[in-house]
Amino acid sequence: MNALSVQGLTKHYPGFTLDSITFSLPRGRVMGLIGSNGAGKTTTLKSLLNLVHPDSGTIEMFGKSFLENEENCKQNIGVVLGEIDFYDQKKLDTVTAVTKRFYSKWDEKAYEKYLEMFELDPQKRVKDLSTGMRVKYMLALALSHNAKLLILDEPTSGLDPVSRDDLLGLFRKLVKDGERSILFSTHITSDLEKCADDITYIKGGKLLKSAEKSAFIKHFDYLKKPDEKTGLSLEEIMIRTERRSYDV
Ligand SMILES: Nc1ncnc2c1ncn2[C@@H]1O[C@H](COP(=O)(O)OP(=O)(O)OP(=O)(O)O)[C@@H](O)[C@H]1O
Repeated sequence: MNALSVQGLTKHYPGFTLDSITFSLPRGRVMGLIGSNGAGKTTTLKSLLNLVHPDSGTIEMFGKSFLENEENCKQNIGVVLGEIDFYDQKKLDTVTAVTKRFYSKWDEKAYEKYLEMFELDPQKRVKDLSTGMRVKYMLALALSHNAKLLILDEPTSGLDPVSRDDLLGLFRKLVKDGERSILFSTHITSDLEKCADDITYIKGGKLLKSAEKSAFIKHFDYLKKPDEKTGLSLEEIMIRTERRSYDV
């Protein structure tokens, strides 16, 4: 069964249209969402969570309509989108106490484990955390209510290489039992070489390709030069795809 199924997701902004995005994420897999700046990655993630209202499209989570089962679905997803500025002056302990009231399956032991793993001091205030520590804190919250689907907007972008590698390792561990799935957007294509099973590529609001990683790379073989024998890296695929449009 798919953890997530997105059909014809469309959102119009003045000067930008997210145009009928369709993809699905099977259980137990990590999907990377890629695209250049302004391609529509964040809009896709926010629209599928109904944080911005899509103009059309259907979203199913765990086989059920997200809109018709929003509260239930939300218990089963962990989301890291943008900042937590709202709570800037508060201590982590306080933010956690507010957050955990929303989740029936809150796991205090898991939360303590992630605080330790991410070396987070619960007495610190949100405003005193570095960018990377904020991401880690938001992830700790997302991971502590037994979420079956994690939706993460650029979770690795503020992290140092070691923390990034740790996090990617953690992603692989989280999906290993086949119960959890992860959808995350990133600009760091090497993260996806390491950790993604599937890749979804959006360009100018349109879906270019969504496929299992090796099939995805094969699909872009037409971008190879005659002397290139092996498949292109994800970075080369992006660079050549985005550059081609400047050339014409
Ligand atoms: N609330 C909004 N009102 C109007 N336009 C918006 C709004 N939010 C996003 N957009 C526009 O939608 C387009 C896609 O933005 P989005 O943030 O989804 O891109 P992205 O792929 O996440 O980019 P980045 O990699 O730079 O974060 C951009 O042109 C942006 O200006």
